Amino acid sequence: MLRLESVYLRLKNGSEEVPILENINLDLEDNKFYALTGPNGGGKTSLAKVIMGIYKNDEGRIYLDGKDITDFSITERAKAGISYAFQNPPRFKGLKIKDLLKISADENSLRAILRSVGLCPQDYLDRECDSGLSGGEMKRIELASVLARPSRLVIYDEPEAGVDLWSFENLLQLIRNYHKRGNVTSVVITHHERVLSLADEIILLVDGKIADRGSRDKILPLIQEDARCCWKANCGGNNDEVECY
Ligand SMILES: Nc1ncnc2c1ncn2[C@@H]1O[C@H](COP(=O)(O)OP(=O)(O)OP(=O)(O)O)[C@@H](O)[C@H]1O
Repeated sequence: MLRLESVYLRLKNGSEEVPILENINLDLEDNKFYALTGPNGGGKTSLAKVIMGIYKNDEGRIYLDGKDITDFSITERAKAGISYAFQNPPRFKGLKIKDLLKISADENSLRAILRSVGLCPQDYLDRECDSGLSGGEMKRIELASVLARPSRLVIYDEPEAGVDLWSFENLLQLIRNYHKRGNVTSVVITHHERVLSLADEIILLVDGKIADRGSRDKILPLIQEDARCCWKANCGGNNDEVECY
């Protein structure tokens, strides 16, 4: 359903352009549940932003259901059925939660949507989406707005970030239920073993490149090995410190 062909992304770091994604070739199938994982700074969020159109890839093409969407804007991609739940959802001072939700949901369903993410409607509908909300509350509200609309492809960027374990299990169930409704491909960017264990397939992104993909049994040992290697590099190759970790 989604195909990336030879995608490259470079971003400015000061006056210098640095490679962030290199030669990404990726096929995602209909109705599959993917986990996208890898070390910090590996490029997962950047890849999600390229797919959503927030970052424009420098080279390569992107296809959705066979249609070339490389030059589509964010809005056009959203209309085509791509949704992205941010790692750190943006805040909108002056925008009430009910007005944010109305962008994707019917007015009559707002209360049920908020309840589904564990928030009491009367406490939240009239609050603003500003810094007064905790990180976990904002993640839930964003998830609510994503799950309220039909999508062909949803990318959830670290849904576990800032959410307590009890709530995370419930949010994960919501993500699974939305997936099970069918006709949607789900990609969860995660470092969480619980999500990795639920995925049909794990994609491993390291240093801006797809290092591997496959089943949990194939990929988990690679992640553990990779974590050791990264730590070794950061410690200047001191094996004693690797053991401490
Ligand atoms: N706007 C930007 N300008 C310059 N560099 C950026 C920008 N956004 C991301 N980067 C760099 O791109 C690299 C990949 O970042 P990205 O956030 O995609 O990684 P990630 O795999 O999602 O990391 P994490 O697991 O920590 O969330 C990092 O080195 C980061 O510093």
